[in-house]
Amino acid sequence: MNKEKNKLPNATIKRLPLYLSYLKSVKKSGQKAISSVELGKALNFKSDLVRRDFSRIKAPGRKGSGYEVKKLINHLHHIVNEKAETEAVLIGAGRLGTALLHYNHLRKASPKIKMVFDNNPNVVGKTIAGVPVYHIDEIPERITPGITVAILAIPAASAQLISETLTESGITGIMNFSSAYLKLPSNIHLQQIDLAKELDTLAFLINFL
Ligand SMILES: NC(=O)c1ccc[n+]([C@@H]2O[C@H](COP(=O)([O-])OP(=O)(O)OC[C@H]3O[C@@H](n4cnc5c(N)ncnc54)[C@H](O)[C@@H]3O)[C@@H](O)[C@H]2O)c1
Repeated sequence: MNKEKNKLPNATIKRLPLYLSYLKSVKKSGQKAISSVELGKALNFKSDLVRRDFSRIKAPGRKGSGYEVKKLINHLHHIVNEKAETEAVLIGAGRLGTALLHYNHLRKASPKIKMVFDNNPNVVGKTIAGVPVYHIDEIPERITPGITVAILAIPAASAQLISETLTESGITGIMNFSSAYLKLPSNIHLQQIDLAKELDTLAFLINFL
């Protein structure tokens, strides 16, 4: 399965957790089977797209009779968890970092935030939402092989240097909330998150389409 998963398009990979999360709520409601049309409607995707994604991941189900919710959840769990079998660190325990730590999903789901790094003596040594905060200089000694993801919630000016320390310490995926344009080795996966740009896109869609 690993080889096949590596061939999945990024867009499909991004949709898998959405399917999984919605299917869990369907299961809770007691519904046993679901069609691609129903799933597509709930998540705002075309049913063709759902079918294509499910065929790519070889989801269990027969044409016409829909997908058995429980089996589909197990199948997705297997793929999503294998993809994300890792732990994360958070850099920056300021306003955004603290908000992320209080977001339950990031503390409990996989990859979950294992520790935080900051350079502010007022927060180093404390725990926030049960997660310990260490000094930024401790990155190389604290990052163990199971930790491969880092979330950057620090000012843009420090982001490049800290990213380099992170990648030298074994981090292979960075979610960057700062506005810095990071230059990283080509084997590092980078996700740039900008809520303001998302809002701009939404405003554009509302006004021009
Ligand atoms: N992309 C988005 O949608 C979005 C939304 C909010 C904030 N942000 C960005 O996230 C970052 C954090 O924002 P915030 O409001 O939490 O800021 P903040 O000032 O509240 O927190 C920043 C934290 O980083 C720590 N820090 C600063 N320099 C450091 C260094 N060299 N090493 C270690 N820790 C260091 C500070 O001590 C502080 O705890 C900023 O870059 C901001 O622009 C992005």
